[in-house]
Amino acid sequence: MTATFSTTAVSKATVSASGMRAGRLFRRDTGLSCMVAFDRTLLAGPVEHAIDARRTCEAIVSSRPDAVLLSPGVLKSCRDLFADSRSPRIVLRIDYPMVGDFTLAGEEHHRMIATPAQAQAMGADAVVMCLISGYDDPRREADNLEAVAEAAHQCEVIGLPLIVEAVVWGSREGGRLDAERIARVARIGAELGADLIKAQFTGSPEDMQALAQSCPVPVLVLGGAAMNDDAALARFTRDALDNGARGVIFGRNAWQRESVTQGIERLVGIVHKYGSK
Ligand SMILES: O=C[C@H](O)COP(=O)(O)O
Repeated sequence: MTATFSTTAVSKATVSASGMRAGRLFRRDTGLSCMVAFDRTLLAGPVEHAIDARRTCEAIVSSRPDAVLLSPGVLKSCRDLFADSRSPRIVLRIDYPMVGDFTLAGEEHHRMIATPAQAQAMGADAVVMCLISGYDDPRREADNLEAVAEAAHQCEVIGLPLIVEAVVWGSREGGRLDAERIARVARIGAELGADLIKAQFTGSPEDMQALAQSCPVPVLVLGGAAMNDDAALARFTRDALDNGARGVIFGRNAWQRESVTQGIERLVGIVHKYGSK
């Protein structure tokens, strides 16, 4: 149910199948993971630097991150790029957290777009689902929570890791990145059965420490809108890793740039060089 690949949490003999597979998302020598989220076009349609999804995906894969988050359609059209032994692991988004305009935070109607078993059959090594805190209508939050719980049960049955993207986002959160609210929804995601959490980072070292300490499974930090500032991105990444994050899962900050390969190779270097220190 939880991240049983942690050597301190359970005996190695009792590691679950999902825990074993979750462990494969991390590099053995650094214990960290540098993932690229390339599912933005599922959520927002064609966006700059991702008009030709295959071309961008090719550049991402050739930069050798540890895993790539994809939509079912992009996976279907790019599967061959993941077919050698050095390929990144595949993480599949199996939900669609909003309907209509991407900017309608709090108005979403959460929907599943694949089951964990379907994702596994498509080649996924792990799946991602959102758990959004702050829907305007609490019934939507309840539906979202129920879907995550159901996916966690199904993942447990087939031994597939579940990454919960636990975010404070809805209108009831008032657009604030409140550290306690972030830690709350991350903890709920873990309690529902996530193997890993994809979470927001406020930028404060203390907030990151509190989040990592209160979340019983590894936390990966998400990136959000492109900063267009490599030095700031490097600082953000190091501040997260220095204070308990076990990796990053960046989308636009990884690939929405002139040279996708250069940007991601740099990011992989930052994450794993840090881990080797
Ligand atoms: O959550 C959405 C996607 O994974 C996109 O990632 P991003 O916000 O880092 O661009």
